[in-house]
Formats: sequence, structure tokens, C-alpha cells
Amino acid sequence: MRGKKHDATCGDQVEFFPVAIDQGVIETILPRTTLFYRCNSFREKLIAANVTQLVYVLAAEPSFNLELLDRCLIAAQYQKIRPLIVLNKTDLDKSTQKAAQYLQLYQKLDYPVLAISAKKNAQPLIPYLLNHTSLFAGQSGMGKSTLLNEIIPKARQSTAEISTALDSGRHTTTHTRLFHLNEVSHIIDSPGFQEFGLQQMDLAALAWGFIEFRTFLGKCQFRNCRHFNEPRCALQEAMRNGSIESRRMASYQRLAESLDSRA
Ligand SMILES: Nc1nc2c(ncn2[C@@H]2O[C@H](COP(=O)(O)OP(=O)(O)OP(=O)(O)O)[C@@H](O)[C@H]2O)c(=O)[nH]1
Ligand SMILES: [Zn+2]
Repeated sequence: MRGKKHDATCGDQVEFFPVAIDQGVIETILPRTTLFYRCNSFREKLIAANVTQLVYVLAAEPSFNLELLDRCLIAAQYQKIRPLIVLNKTDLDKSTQKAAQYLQLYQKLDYPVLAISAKKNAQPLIPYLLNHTSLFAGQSGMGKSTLLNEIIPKARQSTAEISTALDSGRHTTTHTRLFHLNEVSHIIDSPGFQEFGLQQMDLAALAWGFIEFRTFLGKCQFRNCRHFNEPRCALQEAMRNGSIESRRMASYQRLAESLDSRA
């Protein structure tokens, strides 16, 4: 980028001025259709632009954090990005069964869920990727890069070049990169994350992001109810009678509390 502002991100379409055979200066970032990003009290981290689908990859091993899944689904919905949850490593039979149970709630909420083993056969994922710019996201070690390499074998070499090998010899993605599956289908692989802030959102948008909350929103005694311990809170009531899982309520409340810590 010319000047100080470096806000171009993977997936952006830009106009650039060539300065060498393989280098150019970005002059303009074209308008984005979507922007997937996270945001904590200190900074905004852009992850990818113009994405049409979030492919959230998780697996039973290493252990996964459902709160991160909740947060990414909300960030995607906020930008009108289609979600797809991929449960990878189904070859690990026993632990996968338990993970699949956790995902039943998401299926009930109409999130598409695909169970797959990148090691055995990644092909069932391909139809979901056609005509989309898909962002592969999730915690580290869930198999995002393995899936990518199975689907686009040419990606293997270029990821090996820019990924850092940890002491164990394990490769981990350090850069977000876009690969072409065909002319109209693209995959963006991104580094795993351990936290995902949503401080760009307000409380009402957060609550709306939890799909099962929606039928109860607007029915609390207080119009500005935060759904913590207020009297006659319709959401707390729904949780007591089992319509809302306590884990999802806790996930919402931690997000709501993080808004309070905003500078
Ligand atoms: N058993 C099993 N192992 C898998 C499968 N897919 C990936 N793995 C293994 O899981 C480990 C992590 O895979 P990666 O593809 O590097 O994971 P990642 O999500 O890209 O991780 P980061 O780059 O750190 O974000 C590797 O050792 C893979 O071989 C699978 O379907 N089954
Ligand atoms: Zn309430």
C-alpha cells in the first residue's frame, strides 16, 4: 500500500501500479461485499474480504472450544456470510461421536454440518465449495490446511514454503492466503486462533446472533434487558425450561461482558 494505511486484506480486489515484474503498489481497494474480522479492546484484526462462505473446521482432537464456534458463526452472520460447520477427523471414531453430539444443537438451529475425514477422503467437501469464496477458519490443528491440500494439491508446496515448522516438525499456517479451486471458486486458508473478540457489535446484535434466542427477544419485562439476572427476563425463563441451553447462555453472557470492557 502507498502511504501509512495498510488495511488491505486477503481476498481484497485492488488496483495496483506495477513497479517490478513481480511487485506493485496498491492504489485502491475496491468496495468489499463482506469483511470477516475480529475485534478486541485493543485492535481490529481483518481476516478476509469478499468471502461468501465461512467453513468452520473443528475436530475432536485437539480439544475444541464451542465458544469460538459461536463467535465465528455470529461474526459471519453479521456480514451475511453463509456458514458451514465441518467436523473433521471422523476417522478418530470414539472421540468424534462425542463431538458430533455437541454439534446436534447447531444442526437443530439449521446450520449445515458436514462430517468428514481429510485423511481418508476430503472429496465430499468439494460440492459445498463451488461458486463460493470460502474461508477456512478455526482453532489450530483442526485440519484446515490438510483439507485445503487434499482439495487443491498444488497448495501443498506453497504452504510448506511459508509455514513455520514447530519444534515437533508440525507445520502451522502463519499467513492467510487465497487459492483457486476453479475460476469461480476460491479457498482462503487462515491461521488457527485461540480467541475471537466481537467488540464491533452491540448487545442487541449479539443476542440476535444466537438463533434460538430470537423467539424470546422483545419479551423481557425491561426493554433494555441484558438477559443476566433481571426480573422476568424471557431468555432466562427459556433457559430454565430448557428451550435455551445454559452453555449457549454462558457464551452470550461472556460476549456481553466483553462489550463492557470496551475502551
Ligand atoms: N486423524 C486425522 N488427522 C488429521 C485429519 N486431518 C488433519 N489431521 C492432522 O491434524 C494435524 C493438524 O492439521 P493441519 O491441517 O495442520 O491443521 P490446521 O487447522 O491447518 O492448523 P493451523 O495451521 O495451526 O491452523 C496434522 O497432524 C494432520 O495430519 C484427519 O482427517 N484425521
Ligand atoms: Zn432478558
